[in-house]
Amino acid sequence: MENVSDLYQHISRPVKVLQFGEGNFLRAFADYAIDVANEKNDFNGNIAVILPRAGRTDRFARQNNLYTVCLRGRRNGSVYTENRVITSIETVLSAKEEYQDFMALAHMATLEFVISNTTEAGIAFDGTDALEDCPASTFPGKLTKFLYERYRFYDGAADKGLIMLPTELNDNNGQLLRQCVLQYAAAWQLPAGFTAWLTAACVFADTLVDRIVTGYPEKEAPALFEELGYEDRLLVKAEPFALWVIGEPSVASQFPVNSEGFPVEYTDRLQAFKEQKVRILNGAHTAMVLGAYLSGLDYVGQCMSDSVIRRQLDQTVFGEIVPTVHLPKEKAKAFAQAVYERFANPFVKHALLAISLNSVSKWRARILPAFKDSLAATGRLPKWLTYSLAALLAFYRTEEAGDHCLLGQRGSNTYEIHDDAMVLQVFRESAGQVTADYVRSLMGRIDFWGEDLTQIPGFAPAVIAHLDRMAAIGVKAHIGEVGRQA
Ligand SMILES: NC(=O)c1ccc[n+]([C@@H]2O[C@H](COP(=O)([O-])OP(=O)(O)OC[C@H]3O[C@@H](n4cnc5c(N)ncnc54)[C@H](O)[C@@H]3O)[C@@H](O)[C@H]2O)c1
Ligand SMILES: O=P(O)(O)OC[C@@H](O)[C@@H](O)[C@H](O)[C@H](O)CO
Repeated sequence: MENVSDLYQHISRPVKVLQFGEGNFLRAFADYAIDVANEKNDFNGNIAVILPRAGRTDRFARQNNLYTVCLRGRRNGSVYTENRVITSIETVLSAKEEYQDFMALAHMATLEFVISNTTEAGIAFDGTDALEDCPASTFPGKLTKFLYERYRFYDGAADKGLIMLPTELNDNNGQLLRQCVLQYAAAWQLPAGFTAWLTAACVFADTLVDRIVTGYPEKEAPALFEELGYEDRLLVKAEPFALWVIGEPSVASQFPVNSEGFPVEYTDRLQAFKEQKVRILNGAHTAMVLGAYLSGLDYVGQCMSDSVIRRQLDQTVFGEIVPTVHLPKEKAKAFAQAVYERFANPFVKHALLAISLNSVSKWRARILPAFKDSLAATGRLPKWLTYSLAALLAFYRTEEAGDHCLLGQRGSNTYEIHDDAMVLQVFRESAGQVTADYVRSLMGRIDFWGEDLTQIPGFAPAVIAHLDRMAAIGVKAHIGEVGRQA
């Protein structure tokens, strides 16, 4: 069978976007939006993709940087199908293996934007990074050196600043990225003129993204290749729904990627959108998937039709999360109902294990704020958000290590646990403790949660009780039991 690059042509355009991350999400979301804007909005800009971590670029080269986004689901009440071949990726470089080529992009006059998705763990400062490192270990470290190179090359020209549009789901992602860059500039004693240029000539916009992207559909691929008439190992599957909220209204005219079916909101009210989306959609995922996986389920769609897990989800979302959202309750409920329809989309299979990636930082970002607001408002520990931490501790509890992961056991199946290397190491070293010590030592990790969770009255004993009960009667039976409690 022919390959996508035998049938489609890459289209040359000026490189306007530097993109940190080559993952499924960016390819089906930002790159899709830019590709549509190239076709419909005369954006006229291509993307230079940087692999922020070790990884292979040859899978892109093999296809001449072309790939297909397959959208499947419902739009405006009808079944919607779209296959779009993305022609807007100009080059894909490894920050480590092709460092000089990567830095040379800083000299491109056409460059205007930096887009990133390095997961919530990616926007971080590492004090052990040195200015001489080629590259620095973190994404913000690499970006600082890149921006410094551009600043020097153009002698601090005000019109050569860049607009940063991070899409990681951290709160205030743009400001967080800016802080990390400024921290590197200070640690590396870069000139004050550079810091001034960062402030005056560059923009760090907070953004919020929303689209469920399920990635490469391993099992369905042969049938899809038949339907498309070509092979594509970079094909990515996603739902039709999309929303990009950019918290910097001034960017609207500079970054016109708004199109029919791909709304982009340029607003100064980003926080309200973000809180609603992260707490309800991502919070529901993180609260549900680890226990549901241990209960024997594999996909979000299965959870929606499983009465026990569905009751858990209903009580979590409508009973505990929606009341904490700072928007009119009817709006938050309507958003939650729409999320339910998206979770139940029969055309995309969203694997629970895919959502489990980096669950520690996700629990902190997606659940802890709602947990605390709920506790403050009711004076009681929210039962499902409390349970969700126990489910995480159960899912991560293993001494078995694999290749860059831990290996958990579900019945006779081994599953992979992926998170930050240090997080995995701590879990591995803690797994053999008796349950109460395991729970208390992990809940006390301020570096994991931003605070010592054992200081919240009753929280650690409740989590220990959940773990004991899961061990006694099984995870699924325990979820059923909790669901019947008032
Ligand atoms: N898949 C979705 O439905 C979806 C939707 C909205 C938002 N997101 C966001 O996208 C992120 C990535 O999802 P994906 O589906 O593209 O995953 P993916 O595994 O396909 O890609 C992950 C990307 O992040 C990079 N990365 C991971 N950890 C990093 C670190 N510590 N430092 C630097 N780079 C790092 C990887 O190199 C890769 O480029 C999620 O964490 C989420 O925040 C995903
Ligand atoms: O992509 P992750 O791994 O950060 O999180 C898993 C899901 O919660 C997430 O991908 C949602 O589907 C997405 O945020 C919807 O916009």
